[in-house]
Amino acid sequence: MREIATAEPKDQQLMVALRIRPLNDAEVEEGATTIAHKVGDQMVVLMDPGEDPEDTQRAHRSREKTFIFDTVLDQHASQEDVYCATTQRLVEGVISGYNATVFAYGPSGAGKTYTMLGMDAEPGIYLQTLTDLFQAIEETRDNMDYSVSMSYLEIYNEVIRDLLNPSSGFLDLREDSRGSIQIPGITEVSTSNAQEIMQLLTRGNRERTQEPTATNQTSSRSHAVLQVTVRQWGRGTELAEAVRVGRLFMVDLAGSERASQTQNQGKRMKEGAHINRSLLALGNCINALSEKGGGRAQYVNFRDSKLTRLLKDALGGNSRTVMIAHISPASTHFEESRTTLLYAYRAKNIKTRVKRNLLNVSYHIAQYTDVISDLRREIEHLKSKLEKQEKRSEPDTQDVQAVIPAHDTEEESRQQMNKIRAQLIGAFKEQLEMRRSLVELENTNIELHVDTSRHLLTIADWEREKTHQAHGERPGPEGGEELQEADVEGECAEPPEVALAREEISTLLAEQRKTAALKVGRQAAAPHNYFMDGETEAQRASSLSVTLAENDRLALGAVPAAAECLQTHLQPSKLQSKGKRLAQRSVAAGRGHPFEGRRVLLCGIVSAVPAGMKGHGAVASMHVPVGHLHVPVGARLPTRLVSRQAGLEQRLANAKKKASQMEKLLPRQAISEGQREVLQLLCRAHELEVENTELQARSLCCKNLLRQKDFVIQRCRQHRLLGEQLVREQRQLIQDMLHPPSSPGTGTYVLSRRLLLLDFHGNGGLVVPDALEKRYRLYSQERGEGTLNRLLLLHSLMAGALHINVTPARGGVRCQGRGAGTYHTPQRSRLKATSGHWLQGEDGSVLNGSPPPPEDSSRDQADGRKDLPWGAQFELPPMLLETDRYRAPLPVTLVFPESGTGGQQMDFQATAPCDPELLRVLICAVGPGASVQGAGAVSVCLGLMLL
Ligand SMILES: Nc1ncnc2c1ncn2[C@@H]1O[C@H](COP(=O)(O)OP(=O)(O)OP(=O)(O)O)[C@@H](O)[C@H]1O
Repeated sequence: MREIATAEPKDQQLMVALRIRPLNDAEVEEGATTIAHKVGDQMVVLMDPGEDPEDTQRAHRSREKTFIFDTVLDQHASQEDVYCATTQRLVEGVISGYNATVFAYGPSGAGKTYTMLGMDAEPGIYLQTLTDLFQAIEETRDNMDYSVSMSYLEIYNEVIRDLLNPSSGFLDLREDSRGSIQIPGITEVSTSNAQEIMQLLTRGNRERTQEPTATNQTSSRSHAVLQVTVRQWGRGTELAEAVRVGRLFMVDLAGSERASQTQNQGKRMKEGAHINRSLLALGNCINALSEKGGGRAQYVNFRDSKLTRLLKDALGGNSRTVMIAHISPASTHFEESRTTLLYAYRAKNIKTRVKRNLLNVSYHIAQYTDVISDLRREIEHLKSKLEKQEKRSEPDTQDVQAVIPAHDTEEESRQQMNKIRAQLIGAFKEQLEMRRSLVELENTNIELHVDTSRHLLTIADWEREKTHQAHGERPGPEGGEELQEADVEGECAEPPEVALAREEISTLLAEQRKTAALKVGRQAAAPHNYFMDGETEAQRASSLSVTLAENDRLALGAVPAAAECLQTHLQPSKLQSKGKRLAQRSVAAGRGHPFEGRRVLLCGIVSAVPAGMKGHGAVASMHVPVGHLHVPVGARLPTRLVSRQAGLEQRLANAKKKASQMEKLLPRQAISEGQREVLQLLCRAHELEVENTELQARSLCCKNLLRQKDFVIQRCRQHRLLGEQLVREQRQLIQDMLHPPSSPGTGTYVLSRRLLLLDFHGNGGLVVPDALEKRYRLYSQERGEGTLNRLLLLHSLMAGALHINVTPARGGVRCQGRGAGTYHTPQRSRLKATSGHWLQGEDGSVLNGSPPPPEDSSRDQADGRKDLPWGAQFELPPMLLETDRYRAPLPVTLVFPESGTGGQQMDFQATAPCDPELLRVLICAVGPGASVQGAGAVSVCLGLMLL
């Protein structure tokens, strides 16, 4: 339908209300005090429970905060008060053809569902709004006609479900040509009064995913969205008149939560991760939109989650929007309340642009006329068909004898048909269920990869922002994504999204730790790992001590579990008590070390006394690798899920086999040709449905891949910006150093690969500004930790899942198919991929992980250089000509101090700019200890910096 607008769009400020619920019994029991106080109609003061009022010295560090909102409602506010202060004003607009949204936000158990749905005796916003809406409709019924329809959905684990028809499976979100979001296939029910809608809502709510958690016995684990559409047109109108379409969204969000606080595990934890992710995306959109409102251009990424895509209009488009933030007043919930208030406070800056939705009624009526004539034709056709069938089935009284046996056969055949049909449908259903579970599992895995990328990005962003803040600098225009918490807080506190990202990463690592322990356990169960070849049973039993060794960067978090496995395994081999103690001691030593996410080699030192030498003190001992442990960042599919996946795949294959056998047997069944055809069509329909699921899965994968790509690009951009800034500042430093130009070449510059180092003697030394030093450290740290490489690898791994067939290769990667080969990062370190789950950098760090595949000596190191899969080129950039000042050749001496290069000297002439090829050679050849000396040294360093 064509939309026409009669009025100019108007800017509207998003209204933010705060509701503080009463303290509940559990909070009173645990001795919580009230720390959130309403002051006047618009202000709330949140006291810091950890603060000591006597401690005057720390008064300036108080975290007590005051916030102002459009309205603040405390425990004394009734449901009606809340409705009148927030949503009532939206009703009139909806009837006049404007969109409106009201959404409840806040931590788990803070009272969102209570506000939106309420109780029978104290109905919430849903019922009060609908009652008012229908009343307003009634009041204008004399002149106007209305139609009201509703839909009700939930977003659970990033999947949309129709709460009015839950069996319809997962629904998709689509954007139409006008950019508005549609959900094809969702049930839209026409209603005529509020009570009817409430009945439907109650029915829908029973389908909503609700589970008890540590913080709320009836916690809603999904975001619920009720959409009411009101169409209104004048009675007996001229054809040219317009229809007004107002849409009202009422959203009850799932509660934001901290994994550590809720003590959720397994399914709850996964739900929590999804909930947090979509709320984080919402928070990011709120941040970006509030910046926009404040005049700074910001990109708003609505595509990050289904929730933000659905709320796109409500937040940044055509909608009058009310956000009701919820908090508990309890001192025990200080952190969540603080975070919620900060978000809500930011949301106040958001502006939307509302315009009335009008449909051209002539088109509207023409369309319905078409539909009506189509329906009429269909009815005629069905009627004639029915008549024909009735004629055929009239009993022929003269031929009763013949009809009865025929009837019997028909009945039997019908029963037979029903039986086969039921069997087939059962088999198909089973297949589909398994396929869906598999898709969900794969999706979970990919989403976890995406999560990791995003968290790394958020943390890196913050680290960079911190260096700016620490030096009182404002980020440049290129660093526009900086967070503004300091504006609100007046301090350089870590913003909630960073804390959340850290928490998620640590949850992720905790899960990996468990997975890793399991893997070690499995490997340790192979007894031959522990003994020397050729040992006899007697030798094994005679003397055996085991200790655990680990390399420097060991993921020590996993050692205790590994040692336990070792001990358990060695028990039957009469492990000496001394050995046990040793193992226990090394386990204890391992505790508390940081979990690094590296490849770990666990060794057992096996000492055995050969039988013949017993008593002569000769002891043979050797290091035996006990197991490899890979604890990667980014691969989080726990072992149990991997085995579940394998199980599901096996069951799916069996179910497919069963269904195809049934299909083959069809021609032999005692059923009619027509029935056979129907069954074959049923099989075909099923095949198509499975194909459809596969396609959906693939499209989901592609979407996730795109999201991942966005993160990778952002991260690379971020890293590049930091590098550029460093180069700028270093160049400035050198230029300052070169003026006056009376002292060129008097110093020695130690080269550390591509960046300039700081050892400059003569002329009183070079003072490197603190900020530059810190930024350089951050830059090197990012390179050293390989976070960027990890992101690139995660992405290539995901791309690999779609396009590349990756096979194991000796000592590194060998990829086949599209994008195969050895990848090169900007730092020119080669990245290698082995099996589908294991990638290793040249430094030996494992970036992703299952255990390494067995080494295959028939394959050599991968060679052919390829670009990264998405086509990014990481060639060194061309040399930039900065200055012509040193056009005259200047002598340069390159000194290699390492013994490997014989302490050699290499003399050459440097011109400005230096020969790029020469510099490339330098970069590759010069180790950290090498130095460049002579009058041309500055020019060389400058050239290196410019690279
Ligand atoms: N203003 C209020 N007055 C009285 N009781 C309230 C109020 N707000 C919430 N409650 C009670 O607190 C409990 C938790 O509320 P509710 O389920 O609405 O929280 P929620 O924010 O929706 O939580 P979740 O996000 O976990 O679903 C419920 O038992 C509810 O009845």
